[in-house]
Amino acid sequence: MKATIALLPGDGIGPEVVAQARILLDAIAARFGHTFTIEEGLIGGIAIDETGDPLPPETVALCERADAVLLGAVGGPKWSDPNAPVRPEQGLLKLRATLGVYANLRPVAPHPAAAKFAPLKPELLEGVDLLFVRELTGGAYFGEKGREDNGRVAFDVARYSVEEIERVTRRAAQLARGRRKKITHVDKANVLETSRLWRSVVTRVFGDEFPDIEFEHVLVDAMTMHLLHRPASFDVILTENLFGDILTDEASVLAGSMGLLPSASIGDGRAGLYEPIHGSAPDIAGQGIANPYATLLSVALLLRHSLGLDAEARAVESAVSQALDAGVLTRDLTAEGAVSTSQAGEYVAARVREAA
Ligand SMILES: NC(=O)C1=CN([C@@H]2O[C@H](COP(=O)(O)OP(=O)(O)OC[C@H]3O[C@@H](n4cnc5c(N)ncnc54)[C@H](O)[C@@H]3O)[C@@H](O)[C@H]2O)C=CC1
Ligand SMILES: CC(C)CC(=O)C(=O)O
Ligand SMILES: [Mg+2]
Repeated sequence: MKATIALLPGDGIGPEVVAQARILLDAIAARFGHTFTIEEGLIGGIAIDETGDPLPPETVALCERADAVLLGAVGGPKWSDPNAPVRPEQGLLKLRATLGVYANLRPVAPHPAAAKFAPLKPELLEGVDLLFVRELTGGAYFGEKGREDNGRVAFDVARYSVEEIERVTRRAAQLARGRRKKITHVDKANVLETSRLWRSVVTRVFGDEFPDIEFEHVLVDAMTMHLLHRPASFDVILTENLFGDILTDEASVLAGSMGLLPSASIGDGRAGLYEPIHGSAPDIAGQGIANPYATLLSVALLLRHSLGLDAEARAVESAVSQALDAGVLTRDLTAEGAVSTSQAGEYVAARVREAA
């Protein structure tokens, strides 16, 4: 097939891990006979430095004409002054809204070797296979923000409409039908009005449209504990933007590293935005030691969800799995014998080139 893929490396370790994704896409194209036109765009801090805008119009145009977008990460200390007029993260939020990708899928299925890297008891990881469905274009990240009283008071408004909750709930329910038909909806309905709206809409949508799906509501503070005590008891976890952001970083502990969790952000069209769940990791940027597997697994999600290339997606997932089995591990996963970002990426690309 022919497809145009936009690559947005961004900041910090973003360019390091996206470079490995590019090598992997070339390997997929060669092995499976596809033509991928790959075009790079600016986003985040580097875009502010070069254009003054964290999401330049050229990048929007590139993403809108592409079949899929792969992003590294944005942000870093250089652009993090609390009084800065513009921030890298605004570019990413605007891109998500512009592309209408309201459902952020974050699978967490620890590899069998994860017991070696994860700090939890191995028996807690048995059978863990989670899919977070995080609402991505609403809530406090997108509501009105500002300062009052000469800057001494700040506010971020969390807003959700019935329609925003319905569409992501339906998406989660459809995904649950292909899995264990169980959804845990996470909110803070004992305190927040938005959560009470979520609870009533989620209950109605499941009752009216998805009676075959078992669902429960769990308060977010308790959920942070349940996730570490009994992660195997959950399947699909549906939640709003802010809670989903926080819970999925926590869930990366089950897999062993932030550097292992991919994500797919999708809307009603086929084009999607794919990115590792981690950020720009300024503490390790520029050293060639970042784990590229979350980004390579995001390529697998891109191939599956936006290009409909399931065999190719499975080839990538199998190649990463082989790398973990073979102990091809970056420094976040092992204290001894760690490989570099490019050695890990090259190992995976080589397995794809020889895939049956
Ligand atoms: N999607 C995005 O572009 C995101 C951007 N950010 C931005 O990234 C910057 C740094 O944020 P942090 O809170 O430090 O979160 P972070 O996710 O960048 O890093 C947290 C910790 O995980 C480690 N880590 C992350 N990814 C890794 C990888 N692939 N391999 C090995 N270790 C990895 C880092 O070294 C660090 O110790 C901030 O400016 C933040 O706004 C944060 C999250 C998401
Ligand atoms: C805008 C991003 C920095 C939010 C985030 O941390 C994420 O989406 O994981
Ligand atoms: Mg995050």
